[in-house]
Amino acid sequence: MLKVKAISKAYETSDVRTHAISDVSLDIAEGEFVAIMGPSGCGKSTLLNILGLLDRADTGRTELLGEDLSQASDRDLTRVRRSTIGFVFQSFNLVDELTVVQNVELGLLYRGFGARERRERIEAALDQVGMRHRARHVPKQLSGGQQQRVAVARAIVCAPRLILADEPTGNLDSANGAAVMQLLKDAVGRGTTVVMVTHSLAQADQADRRIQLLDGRIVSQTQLGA
Ligand SMILES: Nc1ncnc2c1ncn2[C@@H]1O[C@H](COP(=O)(O)OP(=O)(O)OP(=O)(O)O)[C@@H](O)[C@H]1O
Repeated sequence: MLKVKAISKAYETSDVRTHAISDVSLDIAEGEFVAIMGPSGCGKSTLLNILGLLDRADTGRTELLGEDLSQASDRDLTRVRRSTIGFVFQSFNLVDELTVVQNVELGLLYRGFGARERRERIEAALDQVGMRHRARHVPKQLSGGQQQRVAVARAIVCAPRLILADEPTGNLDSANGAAVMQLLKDAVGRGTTVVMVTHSLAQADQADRRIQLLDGRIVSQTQLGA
């Protein structure tokens, strides 16, 4: 469902050129759970941003659901991103001024759902992450684990075909990390494709495939599970 072929990306600053991603090719199947690992600075976030259409590769091809997006306009990328992809970040990225319900509602508003469908979907998503009892709270009234569960609700409320998670448990203790992992696995169980960056081998081993990056290149891939 998601393919990149020979993508590279470099960042230029005044005096240095950093090759963040070099000649990476990946083919991710619908419903697959993929974990990406690697040391700090090896290009994990850059790769995830390209997979999530938040950033463009300098060269190579990006395909999502059979559509070649390498030359797509920013407008088309935004359209495809909003209709297909949910994001979960290490630092939760909730809007401080909005309640739990309003945070989860944002993605639905972008996509033009009516009031009744929004309410039903929000209730279902908050039920799934066990946060309905905190619906009227704002993020600072929640623990980190609770905030990340709300962020997962925001990601799943539109029923995206693909979830991209950048170190989703990086700021959580092990119990909350395990809970967020379970929510991602639940999404995979419903047929959602999940690509997750993690520093935890124990978490990566819960995926279907573990990909190791080093200096912007894939150095190994391990097929896991049954
Ligand atoms: N906007 C930018 N401008 C210049 N260099 C950048 C930029 N973003 C990332 N880089 C560089 O590109 C390389 C890859 O960065 P990236 O954030 O993808 O790594 P990462 O594996 O996600 O790291 P970490 O685990 O520390 O988050 C690094 O050397 C980084 O310094």
